[in-house]
Amino acid sequence: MTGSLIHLHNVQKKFGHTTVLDGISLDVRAGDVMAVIGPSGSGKSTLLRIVNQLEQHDAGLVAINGEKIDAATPRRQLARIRTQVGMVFQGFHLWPNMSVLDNITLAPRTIRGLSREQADAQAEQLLARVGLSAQRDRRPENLSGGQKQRVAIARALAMEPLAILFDEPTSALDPHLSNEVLEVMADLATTAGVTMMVVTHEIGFARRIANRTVYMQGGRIVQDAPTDTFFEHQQDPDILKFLSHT
Ligand SMILES: Nc1ncnc2c1ncn2[C@@H]1O[C@H](COP(=O)(O)OP(=O)(O)OP(=O)(O)O)[C@@H](O)[C@H]1O
Repeated sequence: MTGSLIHLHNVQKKFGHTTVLDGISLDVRAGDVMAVIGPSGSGKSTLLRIVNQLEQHDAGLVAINGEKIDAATPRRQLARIRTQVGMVFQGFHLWPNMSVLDNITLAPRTIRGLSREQADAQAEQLLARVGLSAQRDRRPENLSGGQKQRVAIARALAMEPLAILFDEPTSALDPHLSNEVLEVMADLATTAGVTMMVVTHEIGFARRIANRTVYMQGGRIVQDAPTDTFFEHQQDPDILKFLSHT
């Protein structure tokens, strides 16, 4: 669809005989912050992984900024498209033997072709943005979980992606550290206009930051609505029950 950074149409995915995504269609436009919520096992992580092709879909259409991607997409083209969609994982996935600064500058230097000076200057700005300037020379093992996740966010931003996918970014963190990460994400969404798809169990975050909320159940999108409508005028009994338990 015109104007969509992320466009999915009737996407299907099975693992063995189990259908995990059953006809998913959605569009994410520039500036959207889409929260994806729903019960455990409803297919939320699989959906994100298909958007940047960590998993391949069996049928349907996935397009990033108008470029269709699937199992037949040549590796170089896929690698290029992937750089346009950053990913932040629950488990951080930082390089353990590199400093914070090098974690952030590696891909910009090797993939975007930035010089060391350019990449360092950009990383310094990003570290300031996520509140970690003082940690630039530390190794990940010497950081708290919240700090690690903020480095992972800075690393994703350093590729200047069109959108960032967050897969339960605070699930591994205690509430205090979760809040540090959620505040950084809120800042990016509201002041920097970063386009995001966020799989989350943090209903408060969805309610406060997302402009759209998608509810998944059994591999389907049951509802895709403006966040205000979703929370203020919700009538679906299953969704109301889910919200009352979170
Ligand atoms: N690589 C895989 N191989 C086989 N089954 C898988 C694989 N990945 C996910 N599944 C199954 O697909 C279903 C959807 O999983 P997924 O992780 O996408 O759900 P989710 O909504 O993100 O759940 P949660 O909130 O618990 O993380 C589950 O039944 C899961 O067991």
